[in-house]
Amino acid sequence: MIGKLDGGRDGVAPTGQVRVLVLGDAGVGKTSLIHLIVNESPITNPRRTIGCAVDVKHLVYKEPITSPFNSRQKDREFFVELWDVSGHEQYRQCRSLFYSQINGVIFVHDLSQRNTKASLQGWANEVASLGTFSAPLPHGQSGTLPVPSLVIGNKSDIAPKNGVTGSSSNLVDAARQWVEKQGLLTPSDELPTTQTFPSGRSLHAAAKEGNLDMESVRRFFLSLIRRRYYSEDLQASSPVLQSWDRPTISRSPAPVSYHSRNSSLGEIQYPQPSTYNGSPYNGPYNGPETPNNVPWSRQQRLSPPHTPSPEQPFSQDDFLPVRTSSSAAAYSRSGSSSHIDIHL
Ligand SMILES: Nc1nc2c(ncn2[C@@H]2O[C@H](COP(=O)(O)OP(=O)(O)OP(=O)(O)O)[C@@H](O)[C@H]2O)c(=O)[nH]1
Repeated sequence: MIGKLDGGRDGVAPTGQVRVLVLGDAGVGKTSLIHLIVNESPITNPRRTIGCAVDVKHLVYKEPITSPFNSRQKDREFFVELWDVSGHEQYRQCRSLFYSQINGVIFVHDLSQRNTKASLQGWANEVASLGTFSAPLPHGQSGTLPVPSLVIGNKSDIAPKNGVTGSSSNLVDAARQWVEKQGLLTPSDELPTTQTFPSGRSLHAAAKEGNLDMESVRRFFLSLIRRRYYSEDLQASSPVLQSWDRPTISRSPAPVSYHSRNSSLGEIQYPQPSTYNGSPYNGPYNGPETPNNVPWSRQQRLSPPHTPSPEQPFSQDDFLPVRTSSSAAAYSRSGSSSHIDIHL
């Protein structure tokens, strides 16, 4: 596992990384889900998350063929960071510390407790208001989250058996339909439409048996990688974008307004659109990069080259106390004062 996460295949370091927040009320099963995604095995006794924990999933992306001179599809290695933000009230005031440079969000709710679904609007509101985003959707800056999201309903094994929560056969589909109806997603999102969970099984059951079908989640991650590193649309939509630069939605000072847990997502009043900060990235040079490490579509624009990891320099404020989990793998971000160590 260490070699797999740390160095990629054949000792080649992964090309880049995308960051995914995993959000939802306390106890809905975020840690269990992340463990399943990363380790592909169930966690027996998840501990309550303190502040935030980060796990890393290693993924291979098949780079699209963009040159007539190069007909071979190339595999690229990427990290998917999964930020497990505690849902406990005691962290409400400070959890926005973890909302930085977000590429995507997984919302998790507990099908046996309806209020956990209703409160997802508060989570969406909060992250839209206080987060900074990497590769935001060009048309998603008003009234919706500017990055793709996925909603997962959990604990169907103990949910009431009437209505959509009665079956766990297609939870991702059901959640997607619901979130689309509420206007959380923009039409261009390429989100999973196939079922994630084996028919008739909950996440918990799937976790116990270690047989969760990961395809939908994997496709979600791949769509985030594609958006961050291969999307020409994003670049075309912003005239100031150059080489690795990406627009960033800066943190809005506007206070977050929380809604009643009983209200539906249709009542969401999103904060005013966040400020668009499209200034080119002039951050520190982060070390050598060979052209082979750069997605082809962007190789021609590199000036000067730097690593494809975060587009924006990390400030001291962006650092978090990372809870280390029991399994071990180290992941570090380069940069003199910018450093995250994750021990998986
Ligand atoms: N019945 C059932 N229990 C589950 C399922 N998934 C997780 N749990 C249990 O729910 C409890 C909370 O799970 P966690 O994964 O720690 O939840 P969390 O959202 O990370 O909670 P916080 O860290 O407190 O925010 C644990 O006891 C899990 O075993 C499921 O699908 N069904």
